[in-house]
Amino acid sequence: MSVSETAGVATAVATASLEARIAAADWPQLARDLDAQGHAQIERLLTPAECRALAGLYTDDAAFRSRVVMARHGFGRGEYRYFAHPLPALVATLRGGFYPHLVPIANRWHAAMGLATRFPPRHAEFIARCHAAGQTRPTPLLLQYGEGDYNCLHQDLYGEHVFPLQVVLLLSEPGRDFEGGEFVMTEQRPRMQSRPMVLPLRQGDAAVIAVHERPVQGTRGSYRVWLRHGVSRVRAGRRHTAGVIFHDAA
Ligand SMILES: O=C(O)CCC(=O)C(=O)O
Ligand SMILES: [Fe+2]
Repeated sequence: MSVSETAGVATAVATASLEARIAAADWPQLARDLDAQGHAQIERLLTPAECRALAGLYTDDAAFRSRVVMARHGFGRGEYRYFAHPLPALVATLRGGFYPHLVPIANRWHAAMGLATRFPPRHAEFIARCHAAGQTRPTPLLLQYGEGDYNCLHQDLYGEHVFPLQVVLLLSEPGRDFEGGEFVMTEQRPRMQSRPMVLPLRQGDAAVIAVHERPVQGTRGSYRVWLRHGVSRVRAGRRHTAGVIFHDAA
């Protein structure tokens, strides 16, 4: 085999392995956690080598379509870059691999919230829907924080088409690579005070979170809550994350 053929086989093996790890997660439990809390966690989904490889892409200009300096927009402090097409194999595998497991949850949430939209079983079909509506720019991103950086509470909405779940992967190790920089969420309930949540992520962990709203089962039927996520101030070191959002951007 040529060098590029060998590299191609290595990529295919790595891709199949990550897809199998995603499939092997305890999806019934993840669905219960998502229903109860609006977030769920898969510990150590990515290997340290995959985390390093992904974080290392940050300086590879050709991999990205744009760069956002958060302070310029009032989004916080730090920066992120949106991947360009074609997505790196690892990112494409995460997006295509997670999606089918999230569809039943997304469809159930939509039914409970009285929303008409249902999501097709494969990501390519959902992306075709986004593209037909003018949402053609890829949204997976890589974020980089240094000392003093933080990410204000936000929702990743990029147009009319919204897939209601997203995945965040922590690529750095807390305590070793950085201090502070906790992943936080808030849940705003109707006519009540907001509920704060801190997700205790470690390197390689995947957090599956609600993008903006989810149903909560109350005593008299279900009601809708409004979620946001962000990152507390990084006190020292450097923190990288990868974000996988399933809808594309207008
Ligand atoms: O850096 C983080 O943990 C936040 C990432 C984020 O906001 C996202 O992936 O949408
Ligand atoms: Fe986000």
